[in-house]
Amino acid sequence: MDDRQLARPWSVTADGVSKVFDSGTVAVEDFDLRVRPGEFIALVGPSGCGKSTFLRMVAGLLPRDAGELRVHGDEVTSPRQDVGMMFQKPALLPWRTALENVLLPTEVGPNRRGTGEAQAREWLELVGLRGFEHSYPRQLSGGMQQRVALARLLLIGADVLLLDEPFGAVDELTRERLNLELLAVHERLEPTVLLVTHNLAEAVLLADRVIVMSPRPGRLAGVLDIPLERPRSLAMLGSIDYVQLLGRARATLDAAAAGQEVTA
Ligand SMILES: Nc1ncnc2c1ncn2[C@@H]1O[C@H](COP(=O)(O)OP(=O)(O)OP(=O)(O)O)[C@@H](O)[C@H]1O
Repeated sequence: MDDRQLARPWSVTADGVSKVFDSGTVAVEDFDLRVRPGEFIALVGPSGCGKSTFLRMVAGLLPRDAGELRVHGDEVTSPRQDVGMMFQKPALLPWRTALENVLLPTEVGPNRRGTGEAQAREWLELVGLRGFEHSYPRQLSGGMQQRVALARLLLIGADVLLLDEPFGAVDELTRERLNLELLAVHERLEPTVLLVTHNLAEAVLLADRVIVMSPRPGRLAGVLDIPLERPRSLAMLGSIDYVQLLGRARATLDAAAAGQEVTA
């Protein structure tokens, strides 16, 4: 984290955020988080602990029941253009090519501008899809479709990316490559990233901080700083620092899952 980032206001802040569904399920309880602009956060925790619910509240897709939630200092009340969310399934229109899918937000909806083809091509290249601009989703693998979805978020101009297990449905090798694309995007554009993942190895490789949530109702159970230098690469997976951090992340997650107080 450099001085420039430290001087800027928080990108996302959550203070005492809670969500209780109509069913009575308390999904998130009294959750606090502060995220700096350009920071890469990995959110991990046991299944059902409220990670997706928290992300949907940050996206403005789900109202909270208590607490304060802000993006770039503004209270979150509805979805906004500079916050983009990506899910496990890419939601592409099958009758549009990759390029046309990326361009969609410029043609319809609140982000409509009707331009941006050169930019769309650039983002497709950044996510490793040069040469596939005119392919249809059915001609692309699951991982490639997710890249199209990522390029589309970039075209909208989102500088806060909420990624909910975006690569959960692809095989391990593809996932590694997608993580590299994500690192390239982060390096180039420095978006703030909140990534929900079940994969601790991925969390430690990508993130500046790993945030561990407790079993439901999700609370902040532990925070682990990842001081590995950037740019990150797959070569780091073999480094002693990485392996030690992964061990600490595992211990933090295990302790949180067992309901113990954790200070990482
Ligand atoms: N719309 C809803 N109505 C009622 N309960 C819900 C709703 N959405 C989620 N829940 C419940 O809230 C809790 C938290 O769900 P959430 O999907 O946020 O967890 P998660 O940590 O993302 O889980 P996973 O890691 O398995 O994806 C779960 O018990 C889930 O069943």
